[in-house]
Amino acid sequence: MSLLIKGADLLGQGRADILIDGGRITQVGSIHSGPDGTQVIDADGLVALPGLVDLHTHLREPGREDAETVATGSAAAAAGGYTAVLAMANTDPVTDTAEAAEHVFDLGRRAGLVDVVPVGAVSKGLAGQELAELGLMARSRARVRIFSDDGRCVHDARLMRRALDYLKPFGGLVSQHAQDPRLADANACCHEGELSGRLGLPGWPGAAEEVIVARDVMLARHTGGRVHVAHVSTAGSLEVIRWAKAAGIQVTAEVTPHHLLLTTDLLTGYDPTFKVNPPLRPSEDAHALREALADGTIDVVATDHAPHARNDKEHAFVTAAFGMVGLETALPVISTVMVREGLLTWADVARVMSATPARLAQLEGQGRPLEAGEPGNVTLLDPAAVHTVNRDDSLSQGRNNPWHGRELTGKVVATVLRGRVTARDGQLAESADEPFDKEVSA
Ligand SMILES: NC(=O)N[C@@H](CC(=O)O)C(=O)O
Ligand SMILES: [Zn+2]
Ligand SMILES: [Zn+2]
Repeated sequence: MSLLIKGADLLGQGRADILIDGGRITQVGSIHSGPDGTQVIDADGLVALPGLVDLHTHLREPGREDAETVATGSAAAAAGGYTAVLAMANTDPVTDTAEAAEHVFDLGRRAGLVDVVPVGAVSKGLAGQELAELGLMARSRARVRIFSDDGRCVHDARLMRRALDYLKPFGGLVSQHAQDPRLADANACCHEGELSGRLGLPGWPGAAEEVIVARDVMLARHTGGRVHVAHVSTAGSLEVIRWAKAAGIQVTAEVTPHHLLLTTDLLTGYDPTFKVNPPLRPSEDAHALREALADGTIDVVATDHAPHARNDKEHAFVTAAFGMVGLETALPVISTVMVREGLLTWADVARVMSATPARLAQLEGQGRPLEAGEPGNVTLLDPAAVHTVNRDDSLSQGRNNPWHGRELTGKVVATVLRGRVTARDGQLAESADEPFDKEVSA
């Protein structure tokens, strides 16, 4: 089965047609027609991006299939323009062995909508005591390259040092949830400042993130290992990262769409939808994050898609679960907040949402430019389409959507995984039901 995408805007190269056959792009340029039976997508007015790659997704399976499954999370990812997601390890059981990693990988293959690549835990059971089976996970079929205790911080400096050392031969990296547990404990849920005092909510100071980021870049310097800062949220962390990059230390950072735009004042109504870790910060931090994404200090946009069952989220603010969904709104938010404001070009978006995350996760068949010979992973988006987000129009099981009711500009029209249309206009495409048998070697 072949696919012809007609007249898409190809990132600064002008309008072109893309022919995908056998899972790979075979031709880019002016193409009149494909082989007999070719499916044609009219992409007039649409931007073509390489399929998006999310470095930070929570899929909840195994253990909390009532909140999300690999299949429902994969569907939401496809609808959001993603062709690969990295599935965080804080499931039940935790992804801390090769078998557990292969299990998640296989569930992803079975769903067949995006490449699901497991993140391995740094410590056994996320307990922060003993290293998990890092080498076995790396050598498994799931080819784990990113390790994280996300949800918790690897706060023991000695364990962090050993993890960084151990992963060097694999080029693996530790994605750190930077939260010093003594400065911001498990109850901390509001940016510490005037508002947390007024609302009577336990404060989560920016310094609790910054001290861990500062420590970790020094450990990366000492070991020569690679540290990645998950969901960076403060201007102070950015100062440290800028310094570390200038010093040649191997550090990268990701920002979530929500931290780029949503701010602490949203907590005034005590709506747990806005409860997230790290917390929403003041507008000065959000502004600094947008600038840092624009100037390259921040390498990646990652969703931290964190669906929760209603009975975990619909609580008083202090007891509700942390996290918000994000897979289906990430590209529209980046379009609205960064591209329309002139802070990023579409080529930059391809870099921060596809090429760089694929490189960090060492995914050979993802994040590639849209050129002949490359895998047929494409996201088509209408940059001018304006829509109002409705949390019930979602393929995720999560309804904890902080963008509900907001108007965003830029809409995903189609997602293509190795030449197969997986999603169309926010719904699974019909061809997505076909058995998943196409495999393209890297
Ligand atoms: N971001 C969140 O608020 N929650 C995440 C964990 C995490 O990313 O720290 C979750 O697993 O729910
Ligand atoms: Zn986290
Ligand atoms: Zn997370």
